[in-house]
Amino acid sequence: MLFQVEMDVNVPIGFDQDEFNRLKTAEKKLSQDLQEKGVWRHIWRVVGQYANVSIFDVEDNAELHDVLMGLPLYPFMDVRVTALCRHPSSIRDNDR
Ligand SMILES: O=C(O)CC1=CCC(=O)O1
Repeated sequence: MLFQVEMDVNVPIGFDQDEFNRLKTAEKKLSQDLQEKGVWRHIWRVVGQYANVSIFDVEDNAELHDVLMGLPLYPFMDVRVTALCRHPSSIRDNDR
């Protein structure tokens, strides 16, 4: 199942910078592991914002929920999820 996930990151003023950098490093590692596995299909930066638009490919809603809850930066995120399905005009076989 494919989902578009929009993530806005909001760092509280005064939050410890070293701790935040540690969380960002962990987030990058997990994101890249999930990209290698094909779970996190795409990630784009939203220009001018500390935000991304991503595409996830997971078995079901519960898997997406667990992935998002497990993100190191999740406590700092506003997350919006949109379910996607194959467009009848798509030429990509792996869009489903
Ligand atoms: O910087 C972001 O948009 C948050 C994030 C998601 C994966 C990652 O490495 O950073």
